Amino acid sequence: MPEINPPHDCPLCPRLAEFRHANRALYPDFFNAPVPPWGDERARLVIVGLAPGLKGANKTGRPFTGDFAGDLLYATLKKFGLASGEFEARADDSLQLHNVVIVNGVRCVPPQNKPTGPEIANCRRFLSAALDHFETTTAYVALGRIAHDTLLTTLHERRASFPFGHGAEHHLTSGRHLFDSYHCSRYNTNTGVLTTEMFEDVIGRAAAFIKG
Ligand SMILES: O=c1cc[nH]c(=O)[nH]1
Repeated sequence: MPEINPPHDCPLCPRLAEFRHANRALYPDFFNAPVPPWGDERARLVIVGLAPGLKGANKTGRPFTGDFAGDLLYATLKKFGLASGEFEARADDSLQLHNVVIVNGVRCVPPQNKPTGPEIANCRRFLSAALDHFETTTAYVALGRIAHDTLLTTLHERRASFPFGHGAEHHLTSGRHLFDSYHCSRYNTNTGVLTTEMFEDVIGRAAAFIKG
């Protein structure tokens, strides 16, 4: 059975391993390891992110936790009943996800938040194992084009058949549904590429789909 999580010292991506070692020296209190998926084991919705932020998920060990992007993501999940409790930007807060699991396409923090193509490809074995593990999935939300592309490749779906677009919905050959959103990064929200309303529209539709 393929492993869902890379080993603590995963050597597959030399650049990311080097960055991890440097960060362990610079920030010894940080998590500084591949960040595992987090959420509800019986999730119907799988949200696919990009990669941990240096001082966010890489610090706390939980996807989107401590990242600016997590503020919008978790507030929106709460709004649609997909999360409850208090989000405190630390892995031991009281936040819980309901029917949702979050997994990053790349598990290790990349320099400048930009994983390379080979790094995305290397990490796909873990995304694939995680997607297989969450058998109750009926829908995905891809946060950004990179997440969309690696998700489709991992699922052996033809990328040309399902072009990325914010708000787009795709009925995959597996029968599962894919919802696309621009990534909820600080950059996208600060520049107005993604507004709260735009994000709520996508998550709201995904929530209605998995409940329906
Ligand atoms: O894609 C992202 C962005 C921030 N934090 C994550 O865990 N993933």
